[in-house]
Amino acid sequence: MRLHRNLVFAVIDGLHLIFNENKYADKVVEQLLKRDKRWGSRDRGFVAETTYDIVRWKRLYAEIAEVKEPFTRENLWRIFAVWATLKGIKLPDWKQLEGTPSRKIKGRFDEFSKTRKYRESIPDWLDNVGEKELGNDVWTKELHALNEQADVIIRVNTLKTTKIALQDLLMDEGIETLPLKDYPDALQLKERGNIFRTEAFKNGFFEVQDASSQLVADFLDVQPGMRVADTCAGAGGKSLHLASKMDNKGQVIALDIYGNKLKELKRRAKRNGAHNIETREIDSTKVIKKLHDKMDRVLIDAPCSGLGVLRRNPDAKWKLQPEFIENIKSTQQQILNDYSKMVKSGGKLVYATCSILPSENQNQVASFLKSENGKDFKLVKDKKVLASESGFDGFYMALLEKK
Ligand SMILES: C[S@@+](CC[C@H](N)C(=O)[O-])C[C@H]1O[C@@H](n2cnc3c(N)ncnc32)[C@H](O)[C@@H]1O
Repeated sequence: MRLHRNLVFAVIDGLHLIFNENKYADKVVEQLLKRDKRWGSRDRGFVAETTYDIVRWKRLYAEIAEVKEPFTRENLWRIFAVWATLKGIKLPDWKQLEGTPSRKIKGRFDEFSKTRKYRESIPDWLDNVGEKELGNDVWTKELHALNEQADVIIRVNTLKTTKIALQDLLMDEGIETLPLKDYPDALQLKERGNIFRTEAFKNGFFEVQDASSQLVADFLDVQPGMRVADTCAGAGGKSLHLASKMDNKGQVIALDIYGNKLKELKRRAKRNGAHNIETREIDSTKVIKKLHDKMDRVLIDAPCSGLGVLRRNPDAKWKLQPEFIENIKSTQQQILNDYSKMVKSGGKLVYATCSILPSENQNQVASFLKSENGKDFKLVKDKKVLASESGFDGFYMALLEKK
């Protein structure tokens, strides 16, 4: 591989924004890719993947490069030189890369790779939390899997097309896909590409949604004609899936505390041809009270640490704080307590997170079941999805039934 100066400069600029200015990696990469219209898919791929790679391995590379935060530009170049050396890329004779100690870099890599927190690049406190909650063996495997690049998975919008028809359509646009056994609406892209530019996407024939996340709507066991509340709907990945499972019949009430996310949901619903979704911003407790004992199904796709989706959000490792995890656990318990009241007798509730920590998952459900409101519910089943076992995002989902 030959390094191109303007692409590497873009990566360095991006790393500065992510590491030193605390900007979100996905937003930074999105902006970087708009920098030069002449960049082809390979150039864009280089900028995006190199930036994500270096974010993912920040701790390891910084140790090898012997640099500390906040990183000067010179330090960012040293980190980049570590990345390129370990990838086996021949370094060009640019002044920023002069004197790169290739042999020393490889030696230090071998040395640091013996210790998990360096090898897998994770802050000490988070490494301790993971080991304490999952045990040494599971955490070691999981952490390794969460550092791999995620495949791109899409969900077929069955309101508008079928899996086979979509595969043909995408093939016509040069995109090859594979079906995934056990995930009825999922297709995996054989190669990464900008699928948002395809006509199939613009026409609402699919959404990008990880395979594990696609299990949640199935878990809720919805039927056409039901009244369903998606209480932490965000931009609606799961609301859209629910609407298509319900064949546009019945009602999906999509709730969130952020109105701007619900606006995006509405745009997506229109593109998807999902006509049975109504959005409601939770701006007072009345919004929830109005729905008490009214819903056949309630989904709580709770806010969480996001530790199950580190493959796609590697910067979360560096942005997460212990206090955030503690606070989010209280929010999860509060949400379970308040929103479960919407379920009518005989109705069902799914509590889901994209975390792999038992303290955000099965322990939360167990505490809820012991609480005053929780006494009306029984656990039907739950599913713990590990990235190391499934090959997809880490996830948790529990199905409860109201007596
Ligand atoms: C895991 S995300 C939801 C993802 C979304 N369901 C999807 O499939 O695309 C959690 C959502 O919960 C929302 N949230 C946070 N606190 C909340 C609360 N107290 N009540 C309702 N929603 C909340 C966040 O704004 C965020 O959109």
